[in-house]
Amino acid sequence: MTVPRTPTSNFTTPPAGAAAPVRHPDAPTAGTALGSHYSHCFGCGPQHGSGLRMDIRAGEGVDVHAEFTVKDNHQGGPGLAHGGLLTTAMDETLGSLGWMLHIASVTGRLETDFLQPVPVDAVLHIHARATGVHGRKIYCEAEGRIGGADGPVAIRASALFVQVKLEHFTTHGRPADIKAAKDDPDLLKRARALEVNP
Ligand SMILES: CCCCCCCC/C=C\CCCCCCCC(=O)SCCNC(=O)CCNC(=O)[C@H](O)C(C)(C)COP(=O)(O)OP(=O)(O)OC[C@H]1O[C@@H](n2cnc3c(N)ncnc32)[C@H](O)[C@@H]1OP(=O)(O)O
Repeated sequence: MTVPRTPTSNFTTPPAGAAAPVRHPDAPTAGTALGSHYSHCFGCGPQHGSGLRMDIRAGEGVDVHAEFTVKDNHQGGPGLAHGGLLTTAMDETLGSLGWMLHIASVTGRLETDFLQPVPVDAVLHIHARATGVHGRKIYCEAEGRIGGADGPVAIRASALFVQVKLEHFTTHGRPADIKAAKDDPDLLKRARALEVNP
């Protein structure tokens, strides 16, 4: 059955007057691994014991590529990926577009279409791109393919990210974690690179 669907809602479609996203001059060259924005991040942190440890790489425009292998502990149904977990992988990939724009942002809205079941051991090939910028709002979309980078689309997402100041990350979280983050010079350096309008 073909399900009629609108790929994106009005909330995640750039409005009239939105600017085309511009790749920041200091954005990493295509193919470069973006690294983790926070070592304890569930999506990308190398120090997270059970996180996704996603490897996300710069594209040639305002876009990124990621590969995510579905593991045993990602199951929802027997031998099948949990949908919420796939959404997390999409969220993380979309969030990393901030490195291409040099903008710190957080997910405001994330819409997901699940088009095909994704089995355990499958590699999800994710391609995300920014589609428009309007004030602090960054519009973006992504698809995840299985069976190869040119395989069928198993999951599609569109999102609205909202630009935030770095204080967003130093005012709302658990105090002990904020303190540890502030004491990490590498993290501070990376975070400050995103502060385009300090
Ligand atoms: C020592 C420091 C070290 C720091 C190191 C960190 C470095 C970090 C670097 C990179 C981070 C990358 C992280 C990626 C991780 C993956 C992504 C995530 O999972 S993020 C977590 C989940 N998301 C949240 O927790 C957001 C919670 N929500 C909020 O905080 C606020 O609601 C926020 C910031 C989204 C907006 O709040 P407002 O008060 O700032 O702004 P308002 O005026 O409400 O919204 C601005 C515009 O956006 C629209 N908007 C906001 N939310 C919307 C929604 N849900 N749907 C539609 N429009 C929405 C509004 O209508 C408004 O539009 P109009 O400018 O008036 O046209």
